[in-house]
Formats: sequence, C-alpha cells, structure tokens
Amino acid sequence: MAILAVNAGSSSLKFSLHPLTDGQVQPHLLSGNIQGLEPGGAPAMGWQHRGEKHQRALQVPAGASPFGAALDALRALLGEWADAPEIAAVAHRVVHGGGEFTASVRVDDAVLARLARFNSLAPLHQPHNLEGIRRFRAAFPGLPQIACFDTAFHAHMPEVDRAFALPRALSEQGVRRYGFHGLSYQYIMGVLQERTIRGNGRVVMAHLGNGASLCAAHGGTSVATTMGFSALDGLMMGTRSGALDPGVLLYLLEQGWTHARIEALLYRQSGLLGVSGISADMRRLRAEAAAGHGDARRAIAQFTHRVVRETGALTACLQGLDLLAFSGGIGENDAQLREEACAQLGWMGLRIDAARNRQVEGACAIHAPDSRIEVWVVPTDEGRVAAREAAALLRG
Ligand SMILES: Nc1ncnc2c1ncn2[C@@H]1O[C@H](COP(=O)(O)OP(=O)(O)O)[C@@H](O)[C@H]1O
Ligand SMILES: CC(=O)OP(=O)(O)O
Ligand SMILES: [Mg+2]
Repeated sequence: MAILAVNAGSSSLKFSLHPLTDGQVQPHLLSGNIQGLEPGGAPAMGWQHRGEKHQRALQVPAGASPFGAALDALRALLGEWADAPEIAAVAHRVVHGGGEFTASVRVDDAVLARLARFNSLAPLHQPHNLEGIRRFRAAFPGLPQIACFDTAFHAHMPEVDRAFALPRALSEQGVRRYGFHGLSYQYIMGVLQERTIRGNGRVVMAHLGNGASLCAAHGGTSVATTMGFSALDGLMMGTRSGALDPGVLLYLLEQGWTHARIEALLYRQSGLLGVSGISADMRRLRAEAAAGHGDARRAIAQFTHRVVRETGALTACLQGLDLLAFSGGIGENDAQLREEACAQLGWMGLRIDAARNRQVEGACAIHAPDSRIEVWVVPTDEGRVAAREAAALLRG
C-alpha cells in the first residue's frame, strides 16, 4: 500500500508516492511535477523513479482541460509501473484551513464547501488545491481524499502574534494571522529535532521558494511567523510583494485601481519579478546579476535584506536564537543567498563555514565551529508530511 501526496497549484501538479510499511510512511518511491497547466501553457511531466529522471510532454485534446490531461497522465504513469503499490489514500496540500481546520481531515462535499470560503484569502493556491481534490475524487472514486493544511502548524501561536491591531469585531470575524508553509515547517522541525538537541530550542526556519516565509519555533511549536491572513504578508517572494504599508492600497484605490488589478499587482506582478522587471526565478536573476544587470542585483539585495530584517524580528520574539534553518528552492540551493544573509546576521554571533555552505548534501549543518548559532540546510518534503498525516488518519 502507498499514499499519493499531491500539491495542485495554478500551473502545476506536484506528486509523490510514499509506500506504507506497517502503517508507517516511507520516503517516496516516485515523485514528479506536471508543469505548464496554465491557459496557453505547454504541459509536460517530469518524474524521478529509483533515482532516474524522466520527462514526457502531455497532449491536451482540443477543448479539454490541462488539469484533466495531467490527471490522466498521472494515472497512466502509475498504471505503466508493474510493481506499483496499491494507493490507500490521496493526501492533498491545502494552504488555508482558516480557524476551523486545525488538523488534517478526510474530505467530503461539506468539507469542500467550507474550504471554498477561503478561496479569496489565497487566490493563487486555494481554488487550485480544491479543484485538485474534486478531480481526484472523480478520478479515484472511493479512495479517501485527505486535506492537509499549511495553516495547521501555526494553530497554537500566541494571541499577541496572531492578532492584528484592529477592532475586536474584525478579529472575531477571523481577520487575523494564520501563517502558511506549515507542512514544510513540520517536516523541517522533525528533521532538526532528530538531528540536534538545538532543534528543541529557539529556531527560525526560512522557507524560501516561490512563496517565502519564516517561522519562529520554540520547543517544536510555532510561536510567530511572517505570513499572515493571506499568503501575501512578510517576505518578498517570486511574484508577491510581501509586507506592504496598507497606505499604498489606499493610494491605489484613490487612483481608481480595481480589486482585480490590485490582486494581480500583489500576487503576480511584484516581488523578484516586479523589482527586477526580468523574472521571478532566482536562478535567472543570479545569471543576470552576474552579467551586470543592475535591477536583477537590486531585486536579490532586497530579497536578502527582507530575510535578514524578519529574522531579526523573529529572533526578538524568541528572545534569542539557537538555530537558523534554510529550506525551499532558494534556501536549499542558493549558497550565495545563505552566505550573504548569514554575513548580515554575523552580529548575533552566527558564522557559517564557507566550504560546507558550498557543498550541501541532504540535511546538513553549515555553521562554523565558533558560531554561537547552529545553521542548517534542510531540503523540505511537504509531500511526506501530508502522507504521514493521511496515514495517521487511516489508522484512526
Ligand atoms: N540552484 C538554485 N539557485 C538559486 N535558486 C534556485 C536554485 N534552484 C531553484 N531555485 C529557486 O527556487 C525557487 C523555487 O522554489 P520552490 O521551492 O521549488 O518553489 P515552489 O514554491 O513552487 O515549490 C525559484 O526562484 C528558483 O529559481
Ligand atoms: C503558501 C505559499 O506561499 O505556498 P507556495 O510557496 O507553494 O506558493
Ligand atoms: Mg512552495
């Protein structure tokens, strides 16, 4: 038996297949990503099986939905594989569980309807996450579909960090900080607690991918995080602005900007893309910056500055720092970002080992022997956490 973990986004469907041994979730046997699902995109599926990489283009029949074609391709892939284990459940990453869903849940029509109320709070994610669940329910009838929430890890943050300084009536309506990337933080925290005693101390985890946030944890529990009510707050991201003076929104409204235009600005046209005017992709920006492109350099410097600034704020919330961990596509792969951010945090007594930082493999420590703070790189695995959650629900 195995659990299929999926992360359905606006333009991609990520998946991983995790075998179950004695009810326990194992590392994935197969993982992949179907990209190019946006309108007009060129869908293609890439996957890894037993360490080998494969690639395949997808044909979308005229008038058919790219997501439907992606599901068919995934089913075909699982069918081609003679010794594929039987799937016991599908575990879906769902970014927003609101105040209601603080633990993973088996999805039925009523749950789907309740989750759809959070669509406008995470328009880049939630509608696509839910569409993924609907389509998997239709494609695999009878198979348990389990929703695992990004917000759940932060469900017990202290009131002072959760509340906005707004009138009570609004906080009672649920206008407050929820926090995201919780499946990732749960995974990173598990690795740190297993590998170092400091994992139980005062930890800042940096999930730096397309979406980016920081989480401060103490004793393994989230006590503060940079993302808020929506997945817009906090750090600068690939295409999202991160924290912004709300006065800017008032100004734009006064200038006649519509809701749709502001939403596009904040979610799709800002961040690394908006500042550089080139790309949201850090690899591309590094190449452009190395070739002397000033706006690419400025975008990277701003991204790094925001990581440093918010790490300082979360360190203050924790009243000190024992460990800093980097993760996500940028955090795991961009040695220069880690080097520069850590240099700017040197005043804390944090020192990295330059050679170790350049030769990261798997989860590993990169701090120098004389560093007061441990620094780790932990490749995240949101799918594995979702699969564990699903397995726990199946066990009842
Ligand atoms: N070797 C690398 N150096 C710098 N950035 C990288 C590298 N590999 C991936 N990235 C960046 O990671 C980001 C994507 O992160 P990822 O966590 O994969 O995103 P998602 O949120 O879509 O899962 C992109 O900005 C990409 O350029
Ligand atoms: C919540 C969020 O920003 O997710 P992602 O990093 O997948 O965009
Ligand atoms: Mg991500």
